[in-house]
Amino acid sequence: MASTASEVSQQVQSNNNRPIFKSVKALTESPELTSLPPSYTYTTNSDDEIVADPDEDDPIPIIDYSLLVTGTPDQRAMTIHDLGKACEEWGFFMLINHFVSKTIMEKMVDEVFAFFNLREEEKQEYAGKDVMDPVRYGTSSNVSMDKVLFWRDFLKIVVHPEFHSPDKPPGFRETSAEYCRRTWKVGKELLKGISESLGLEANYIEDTMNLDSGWQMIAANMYPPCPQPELAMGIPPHSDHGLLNLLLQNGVSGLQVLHNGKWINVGSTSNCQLVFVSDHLEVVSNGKYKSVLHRAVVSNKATRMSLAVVIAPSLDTVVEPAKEFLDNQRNPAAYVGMKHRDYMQLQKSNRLNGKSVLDRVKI
Ligand SMILES: O=C(O)CCC(=O)C(=O)O
Ligand SMILES: [Fe+2]
Repeated sequence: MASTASEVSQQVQSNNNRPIFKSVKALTESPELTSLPPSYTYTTNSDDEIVADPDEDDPIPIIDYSLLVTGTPDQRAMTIHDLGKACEEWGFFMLINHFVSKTIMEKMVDEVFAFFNLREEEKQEYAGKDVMDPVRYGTSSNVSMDKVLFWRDFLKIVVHPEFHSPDKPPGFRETSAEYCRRTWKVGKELLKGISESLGLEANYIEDTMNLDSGWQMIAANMYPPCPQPELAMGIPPHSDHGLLNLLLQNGVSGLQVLHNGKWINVGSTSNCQLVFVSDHLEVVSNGKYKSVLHRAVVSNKATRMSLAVVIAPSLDTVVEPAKEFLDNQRNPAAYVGMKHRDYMQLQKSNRLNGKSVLDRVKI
């Protein structure tokens, strides 16, 4: 007899102090699954929600990285101007000609799939409990806090200042080391351009955020096909912590960013990196650049994979608005300073819910 949806739904048990959970991937492989288990039913205010494709008159900004790093002084100045505009108006842009080769991006996607295709027991060795665990395999977002489960499995790995990797699959470590090195460089160059776009010295963010010992994390997200995608959510609306997030996806769409009150379908992209302004950049710029709300919806057709690279200050950096912008009367600080480490702890004690963590440091 087929089990009920709730029988095959999420379970969190304790085994040798390690949480053992049912991943979405394992759930989709069980023959009993014909409908969405109730614990995954997500309700949106779909009546007042607008979802749209990008508008020709207001397209998603595209930034040409090669012009930033190898362009003429005029091209670089123009790109910095465009970068500032993209950060201010969208908090999001597509990065082209970024010198992270197609080969390494494809290899990275393959290694991430190879990890998720390991046997469940092998993956569960990395089932972490704490946001500070350097290698953490999990499901949903924060299972102990989530009221509704999200249709997503994830693998999060801290890769800088100390590099970590799961031991399996065999090629993961090497490919990820290379991918992380290259994306870190891209992130740092973008932050130089962004500093300049704010009227600061090129090295301002790099120096004040102590990026030499900066914190880089990769988050691989896996969204298997969902029996009732309209009732589920892959990852709910949120902004990211850190300065920037560079995202790669496997050619399956699902990402939406909030722009002027509408959820814009980003669509499938190949060869480009999607760049998000994250919470700490909003703080440093004293709110001039806003971290972008985004979410991932799911489909019943294909497995979607995305890989986020978070570029963040060192854990001991107190992130606060750049003093250069502040003027007590006309432009007072809009955020209190907080150590990156404490910000992460705050995030851990919250559900993934819009910009609720950032709101805690807003004055
Ligand atoms: O899968 C996506 O497109 C979004 C992932 C994401 O927002 C994240 O990892 O923070
Ligand atoms: Fe995100």
